Amino acid sequence: MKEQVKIFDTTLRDGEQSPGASMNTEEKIQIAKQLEKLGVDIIEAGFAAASPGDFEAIRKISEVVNKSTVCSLARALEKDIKAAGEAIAPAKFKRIHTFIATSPIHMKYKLRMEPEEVIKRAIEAVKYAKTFVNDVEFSCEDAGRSEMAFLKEIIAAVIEAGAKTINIPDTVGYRFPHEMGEMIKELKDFIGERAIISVHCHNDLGLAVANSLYSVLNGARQVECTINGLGERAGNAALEEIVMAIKTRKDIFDGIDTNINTKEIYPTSRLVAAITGIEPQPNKAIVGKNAFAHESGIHQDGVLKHQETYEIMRAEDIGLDRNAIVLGKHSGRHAFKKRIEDLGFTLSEEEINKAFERFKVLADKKKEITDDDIRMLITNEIASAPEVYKLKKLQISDCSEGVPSAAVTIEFDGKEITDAGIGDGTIDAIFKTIDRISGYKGTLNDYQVAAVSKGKDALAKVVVKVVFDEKKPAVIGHGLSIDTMIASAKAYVSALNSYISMKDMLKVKKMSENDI
Ligand SMILES: CC(=O)SCCNC(=O)CCNC(=O)[C@H](O)C(C)(C)COP(=O)(O)OP(=O)(O)OC[C@H]1O[C@@H](n2cnc3c(N)ncnc32)[C@H](O)[C@@H]1OP(=O)(O)O
Ligand SMILES: CC(C)C(=O)C(=O)O
Ligand SMILES: [Mg+2]
Repeated sequence: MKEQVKIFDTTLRDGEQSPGASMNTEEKIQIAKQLEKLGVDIIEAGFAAASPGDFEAIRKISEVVNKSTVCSLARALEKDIKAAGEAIAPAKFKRIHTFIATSPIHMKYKLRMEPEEVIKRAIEAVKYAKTFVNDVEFSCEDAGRSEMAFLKEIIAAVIEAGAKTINIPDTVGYRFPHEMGEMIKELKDFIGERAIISVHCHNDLGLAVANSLYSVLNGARQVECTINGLGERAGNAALEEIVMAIKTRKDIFDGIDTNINTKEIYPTSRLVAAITGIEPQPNKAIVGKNAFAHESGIHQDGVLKHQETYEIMRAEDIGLDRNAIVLGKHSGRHAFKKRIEDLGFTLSEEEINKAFERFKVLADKKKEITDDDIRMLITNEIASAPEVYKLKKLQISDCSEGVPSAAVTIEFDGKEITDAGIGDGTIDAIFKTIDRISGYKGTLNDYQVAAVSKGKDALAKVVVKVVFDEKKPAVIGHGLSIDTMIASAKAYVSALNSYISMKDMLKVKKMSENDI
């Protein structure tokens, strides 16, 4: 009989806590659908009480995901649990994940609570969560630095209150694998079959995956992890590494398996990279661009003679198709649609038609369209807020001598407005001119440009982070074009549109609070 380890994916919650990884609702829905296709058992879709945007994303994910369980995180506070319960209400399978810190350092300095108070709050939280759902998970935050006697006391109390899963997070990535294993073994002996033991390991010392695997070997039957190892600080344990380690070393994980369809690993990794703009390092295990590349002669010779001389896994097993059909200007709608689905997107016919039009425009300029180009074409569109302002034309002066200047035409409310301005550099001139036209004044916090594919006709992807109002959070804008200046202008206009849509959303939220 095979024993299952549940895979609990927290890319949309802990993963989003990676600096710069904020995602909008539509992007989160795309990732959630792909996670379901990948076969994850539980999707932690966000932290409902964190913001109206988080709440909305969890709610929408709950409406569209029906095979995986949808979960929201909540502090051990009534208002957080209520928000979580309401956000996941439409889901077919739902879970509330509530937590409170149990380590002496967190209780004393952060929570400023006595241990007895922490236990009381934990029991109340689990009992209240049970009024919304049957499936309640409780986490002992910073369990990695908590005292065993206290852990046992609080765990017994929350199981009695109804928690079905007990999560043991190594919140600050402090433990070594053998220590993690010993802790899980002792807790497994204590808990027995009363609840499932879960682990949630962070990567501060590069040990998150090793710690998760040792936990499985010692009785954990749920692992919390993220795609590409995204997550707070140095990240969380990487889903792809845990799953492939269990699959590859069947001799060690005797009879233990996951529900993951490993062929969906690579498409999921690329989707998350395209949406977050955070590329896995090239030498990252499993999904890095060099993970299956052989550079040196002796290795190449060995692999050509017999693949297993230098490969312990097959690229095909993670869905890395080395012989994919090449898409170009002569490709038709069928091949394009199939590729979009293979890449992990779930789009309506109308969205596919729109994407196909953009693909054809690009194919006229670029000989070969790569999978990453297509991902960018689509994610760039879904990342965008409604287009209140639209870039129509851009002209820039030669900036090798003289003052850099830009002439910009923007469409607003059905009319085209043109203006010109100067700046400290060409990009500055473009952004200042857009400010003049729109009447908003942005401060650029971050500007990143990356080539999406190789060659001189590569697409440039620009991501900007702009503050339009000191009292409101910075907004992100994305721009995509073969020309970096056009991509920059598009990114700035997209940030402006996001700001306007955020202002509208906050207004709606305020009105509904007043209604109550
Ligand atoms: C280990 C982890 O990953 S934990 C999850 C981290 N994720 C997030 O923080 C999500 C994003 N966070 C947010 O948007 C905000 O922090 C919010 C909305 C959750 C809370 O915002 P604020 O109410 O302004 O509180 P702030 O974040 O400044 O401080 C946290 C408060 O929660 C308390 N708290 C922290 N954890 C818990 C808990 N598990 N249960 C109850 N209270 C808690 C802290 O003690 C502090 O309380 P205090 O204000 O009485 O000192
Ligand atoms: C909220 C918990 C599970 C967490 O993310 C952590 O402790 O790292
Ligand atoms: Mg965490």
